[in-house]
Amino acid sequence: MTTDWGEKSTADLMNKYVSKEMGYGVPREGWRICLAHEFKEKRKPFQAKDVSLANAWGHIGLGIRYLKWWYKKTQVEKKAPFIDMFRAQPLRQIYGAPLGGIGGGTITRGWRGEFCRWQLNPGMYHYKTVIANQFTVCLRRGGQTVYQQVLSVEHPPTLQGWNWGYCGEYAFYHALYPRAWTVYDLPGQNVTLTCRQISPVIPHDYQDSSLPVAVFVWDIENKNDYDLDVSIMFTMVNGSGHKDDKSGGHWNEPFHLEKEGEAVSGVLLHHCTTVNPYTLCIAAREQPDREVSHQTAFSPRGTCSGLWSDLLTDGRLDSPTGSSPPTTKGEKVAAALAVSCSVLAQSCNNLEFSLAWDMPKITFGAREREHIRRYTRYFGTKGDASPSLSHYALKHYRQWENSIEEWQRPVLQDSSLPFWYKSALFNELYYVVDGGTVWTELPEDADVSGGVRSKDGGLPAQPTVIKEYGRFAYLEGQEYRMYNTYDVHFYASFALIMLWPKLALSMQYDIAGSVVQHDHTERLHLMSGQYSPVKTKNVVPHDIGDPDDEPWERVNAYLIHDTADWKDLNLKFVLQVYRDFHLTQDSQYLKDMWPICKAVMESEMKFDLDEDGLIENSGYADQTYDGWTVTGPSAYCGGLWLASLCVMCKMARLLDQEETYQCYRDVLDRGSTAFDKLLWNGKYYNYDSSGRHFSNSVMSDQCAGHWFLRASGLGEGEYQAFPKEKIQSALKSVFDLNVMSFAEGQMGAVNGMRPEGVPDHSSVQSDEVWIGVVYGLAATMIHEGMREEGMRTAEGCYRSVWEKLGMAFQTPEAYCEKGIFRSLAYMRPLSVWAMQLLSASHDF
Ligand SMILES: CC(C)CCC[C@@H](C)[C@H]1CC[C@H]2[C@@H]3CC=C4C[C@@H](O[C@@H]5O[C@H](CO)[C@@H](O)[C@H](O)[C@H]5O)CC[C@]4(C)[C@H]3CC[C@]12C
Repeated sequence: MTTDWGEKSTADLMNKYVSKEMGYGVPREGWRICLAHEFKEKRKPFQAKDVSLANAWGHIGLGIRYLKWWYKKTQVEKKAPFIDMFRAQPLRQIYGAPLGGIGGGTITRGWRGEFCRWQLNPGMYHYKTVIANQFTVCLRRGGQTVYQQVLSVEHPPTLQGWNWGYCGEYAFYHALYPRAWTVYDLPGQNVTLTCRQISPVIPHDYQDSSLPVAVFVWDIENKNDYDLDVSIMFTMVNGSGHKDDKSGGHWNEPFHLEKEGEAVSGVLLHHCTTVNPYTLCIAAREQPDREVSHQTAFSPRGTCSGLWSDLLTDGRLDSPTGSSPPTTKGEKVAAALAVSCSVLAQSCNNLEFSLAWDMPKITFGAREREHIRRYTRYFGTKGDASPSLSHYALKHYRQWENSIEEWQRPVLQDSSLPFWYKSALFNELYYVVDGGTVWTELPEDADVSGGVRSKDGGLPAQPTVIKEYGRFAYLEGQEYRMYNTYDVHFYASFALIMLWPKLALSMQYDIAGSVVQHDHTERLHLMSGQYSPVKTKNVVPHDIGDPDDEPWERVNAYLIHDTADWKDLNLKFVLQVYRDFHLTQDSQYLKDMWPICKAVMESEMKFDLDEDGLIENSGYADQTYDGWTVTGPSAYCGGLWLASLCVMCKMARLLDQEETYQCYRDVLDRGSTAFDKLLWNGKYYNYDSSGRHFSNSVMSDQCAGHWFLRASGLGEGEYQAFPKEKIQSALKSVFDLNVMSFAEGQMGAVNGMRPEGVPDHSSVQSDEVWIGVVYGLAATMIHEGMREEGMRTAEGCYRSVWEKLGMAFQTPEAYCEKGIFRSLAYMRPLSVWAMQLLSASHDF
């Protein structure tokens, strides 16, 4: 089916839309869905029962150890496990673009307008639709209210004094992150409302992008032959739907702030919890021909008819002065703000609202340290910034939109790029903000290097980039609660290095600092059942900690495997260092990272037991595919190793270290020969060289090393690690088998495929599709001149996630061909930006 805006859609997200209205200023490109749409396919999260008998056998030990650990964590320590395998989030096919800038907390709205996913406590998600948080429209003609409607398709059991059940067939949602539009044709009214939601997420901007605010602009089109008075009312509960909302002591107060020729007024909702208190703020821009009115406090329980009739009577609210009393235990409080304007016959007008939340100081679960959020640099740490934040947002949002448009324009205007790709590229970016993201100031007394100097000196205690641009962390996944999981960030890092390079470098300094540190505390690793140290010196950590503990202080929240023995982490650090240098040309960064690169390469060298120049995997899942065993030299880790040697040669040359160059060159030459001999089978690189039945599986990610070389401007001449024709043949095999012979070529690339064209079911991860891996693979294909194949590969994932499975704004780590998915709202799919990096040098 071809839609009105020219896109070929496979899922007919708009086929229930009955109106002809296309809204005000809604772009053509993005993800569009009618509010009446229902996704047919309902998938379930991966659970232990989905493990085949053969795979269960190999995981019994892990299963028992995990169960014991889980019991202690949840029942004794009363904490949330970093991965809760017994309470995976069910699929709610409701999410839309989140509100807010980077690292100040997020409030996600659903595509039907609900306020439904909350991350105000750093890194901790709370999935709850707060039904009283709504926009309501009131139309008045000649002094009489003719129409008043909550702009929600819901029919909740509470608040029955409100007019619910707006007909979803007259509205659609359109997301082009960081903006989103909802177009409501008001049935029988000849009025169209377009709500534009804007968050300050602006590439290369390190100030406004940190602000915990969003703006809602309501464009009102009156197609009648008579004038109308239109009011929009914004209602908000003091809280997030959490049980804390009833803990007592919360209170609201109206405010008015006038400065620099601009005035805003609204209501502050002080949420006075002992841990991480905050203030929510609903506000509107004052203008001579707009009337702003409010209701400081109402109870969002019962029928709530009082508030409804208050607006119905005259299109405005009572506007009492003074604060509300603090709530008593068990009581909830909400506030309302209404803005009205006249809209002349056959003309348009607009109304502007903002939502801000101010939680300047945060503590993580362990509460050992207080952290200061980045935006406090501009708005202070006192917790009184909501009025100024709202004022700033309402004054600057047009500038934000200009910057966003300027940045998105070249992609949107490129007619050679398909629509789905434009949507994928911008909408997947939600995760930079909604990945439990925190962006904090580096404390004065912090020593990133842990007081440990590497052999060559090097790492500063307070690296300039962290001092100036702050500390950044995002979760591996909303459900996999570990910050900066490094083997996964390897894929996702393209978005950061291309759009906020200072944050990418800041994070690298943090990782470098933790490389040189150790934690000798012995702990049980659940897969092996062995005790070993939490952090070994001179290896890259798996992650920098759990937000329910004390991230940065205690790294490696992941305890499934001892990752000191993982083969990919160190290599991924080296590869990112050089890729980042190539893209930023920051030579101080290169100099600072060089000793760390050498240290981790030295650690890695120990994995070449037979000294043939090629590392070997250890016969367990010792890399990012942490449920897929690898034995001996392998395509994935061997390829990353050769690519790392290649960039070490390049960096040694740049830093005039000839002896070091020669040393890496020698290993690279020997390693390449071994790689070829042990893994090349004439068509592709075998999964591993164990010689077991599944060792000749076709791995979709077998060219990951080459991908990074290309992204770093290498991969040819002196800095070539893989023969071009072999890479091309391998990619062709992956396309033919993992993509086209899987799910009729419609779901991306399965991680592992047997040469005869059946998915490799030998492990719990080989028959999964990892969306982030697929986008990286597509980037590699495009760079190797296989544009059609690359686009087709990536399109399968985009359409599955966004159009078929109802997983918008929660792209998971993985799905299988049928029935299940794993780990919603995951970091890795940000790798879609790699397609954009490589396409820049291509006619694409
Ligand atoms: C005896 C029972 C019937 C069988 C029970 C089997 C289960 C205990 C295991 C079967 C599958 C396992 C899970 C597979 C994947 C996991 C992901 C992992 O974390 C992150 O995964 C990323 C890959 O997706 C990786 O790149 C990151 O570095 C990791 O941080 C955590 C473990 C697990 C959930 C794993 C746990 C045990 C099973 C459910």
